Amino acid sequence: MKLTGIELRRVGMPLVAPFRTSFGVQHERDVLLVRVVTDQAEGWGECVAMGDPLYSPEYVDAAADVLRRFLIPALGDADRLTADRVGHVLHGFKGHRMAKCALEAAVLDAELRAEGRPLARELGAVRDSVPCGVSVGIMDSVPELLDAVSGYIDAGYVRIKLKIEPGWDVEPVRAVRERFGDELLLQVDANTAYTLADAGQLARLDPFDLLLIEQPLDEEDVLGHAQLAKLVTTPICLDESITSAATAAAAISLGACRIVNIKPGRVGGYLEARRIHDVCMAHGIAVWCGGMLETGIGRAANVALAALPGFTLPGDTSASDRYFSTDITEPFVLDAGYLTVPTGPGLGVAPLSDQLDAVTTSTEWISL
Ligand SMILES: CC(=O)N[C@@H](Cc1ccc2ccccc2c1)C(=O)O
Ligand SMILES: [Mg+2]
Repeated sequence: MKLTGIELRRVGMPLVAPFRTSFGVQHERDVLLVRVVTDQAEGWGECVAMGDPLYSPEYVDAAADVLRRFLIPALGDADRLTADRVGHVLHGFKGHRMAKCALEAAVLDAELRAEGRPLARELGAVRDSVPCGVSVGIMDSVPELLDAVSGYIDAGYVRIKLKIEPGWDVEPVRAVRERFGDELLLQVDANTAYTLADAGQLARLDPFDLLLIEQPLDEEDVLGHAQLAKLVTTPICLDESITSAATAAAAISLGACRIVNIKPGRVGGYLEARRIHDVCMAHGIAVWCGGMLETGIGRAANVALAALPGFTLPGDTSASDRYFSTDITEPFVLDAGYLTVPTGPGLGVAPLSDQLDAVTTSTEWISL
């Protein structure tokens, strides 16, 4: 397969409602899409970096820059390029995993479309549909939170995740547990908002039978999570801390987590995401697929990944309308709490040109 050129396309998509986390409030997504054109097919990848470096060090303008100046030229210089070589070709460039993921995913999509093979089968999917959870932001009041949670339960979501931060943790969790009962699958995500000194406060969540506490401490404080794990009974799940199969193995060996949230963008691609899945399964660590408010392009790939055998907990692979009134692909619609894994070649979905053009803010063609 010969690469002939790559398009960097920026789209701006308003969120259906503001999404508040411990690191700020998001009102829209400024998304970078990568389209790889080859002599046999074209492929799409989505860069999940935010507009600002608040979730991780990456941000979308930096991703576009590193792709334009370093990553794409490196691919252009490679001969006999295949998707499983992209990570090796780009390895010399440090970090920028979300940018690398988007590029590798687009090459993989093109390769699989050319060969007529679905991404799900390539990754090792064992299910035709996946159960979906939903991430619920920090709200202005408990009544507002209960209304939002009620709406998501009515929509069919099988698991509720509440964003928490100091001052918004025990009270909202207690209110949701009391209103919706003990059967509701419930977990929390702190996005690094606490320190080890908050262990006592986090231990106050233990009576509520949560599935997990996601990333309570700083992403670089793996040892702190191991110490925290001895002070709370609720399982610790890591998100921001897990950037590769190696860091997953280290975190598991240190007892820093019992569960891992896998996000292909955070770890550099879907092939590394599968390697993390394999490492975790070998250690008996449950994994689930995290979300970065993707368009249908990233959502299609995440649903394929979430169908692998070790993904035993519902992910944040929510329906398109959790975030967008109109998606740039055919929308992903919840069916009794499940999303169907695409079966077409590659991603199995492609942008709808009218929708894509309506939200495009810039496009740039790079010849190879
Ligand atoms: C679904 C979910 O909670 N995702 C992230 C946090 C997050 C929140 C808001 C975002 C806005 C733009 C881009 C990425 C974002 C990621 C998480 O699990 O930690
Ligand atoms: Mg998280």
